[in-house]
Amino acid sequence: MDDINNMWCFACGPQNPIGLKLKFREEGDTYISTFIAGPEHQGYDGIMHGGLVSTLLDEIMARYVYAKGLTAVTAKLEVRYRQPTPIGQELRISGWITSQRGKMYELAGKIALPDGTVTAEGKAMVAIKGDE
Ligand SMILES: CCCCCCCC(=O)SCCNC(=O)CCNC(=O)[C@H](O)C(C)(C)COP(=O)(O)OP(=O)(O)OC[C@H]1O[C@@H](n2cnc3c(N)ncnc32)[C@H](O)[C@@H]1OP(=O)(O)O
Repeated sequence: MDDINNMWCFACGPQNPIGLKLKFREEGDTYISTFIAGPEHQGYDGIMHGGLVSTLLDEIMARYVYAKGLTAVTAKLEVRYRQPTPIGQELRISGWITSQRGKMYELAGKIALPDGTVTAEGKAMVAIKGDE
């Protein structure tokens, strides 16, 4: 899982022409990204497709562990869709580590609208591959 191949990650790869091209920053112990969904990302009219909402949450959580220099894969993902996630508004995606035991990290994440409304929440178990 080297960085050259990861340039094609659907969520974060800058070379993937149909990818989401997410960028990230750390604020304290929280990993942050933003995204504005377009019509190509919708399911029902005006509403982001739920599978892509879960992709945002999956990415923010798993990639936070990856960003620490570890080869991280999502072992389990749970999403609570609280409200429809609209297209055309800036989404703030955040993730943070809630616990770690051995090779397994547990994280939580959420997606919020500019007014602070949380549209989706996630929980993930992220496993470290190999001997890292
Ligand atoms: C560029 C950066 C991009 C980063 C973002 C990418 C995010 C992703 O989408 S990653 C892709 C999706 N995920 C995957 O493909 C992962 C596929 N699965 C795997 O590789 C493996 O199953 C893996 C690594 C998670 C676990 O395998 P392995 O280390 O052999 O552990 P395994 O023997 O199955 O389990 C050991 C113990 O860990 C725990 N465990 C493992 N998986 C889980 C799980 N899903 N839920 C709960 N517990 C688990 C259990 O305690 C388990 O013991 P038991 O089987 O007795 O219950």
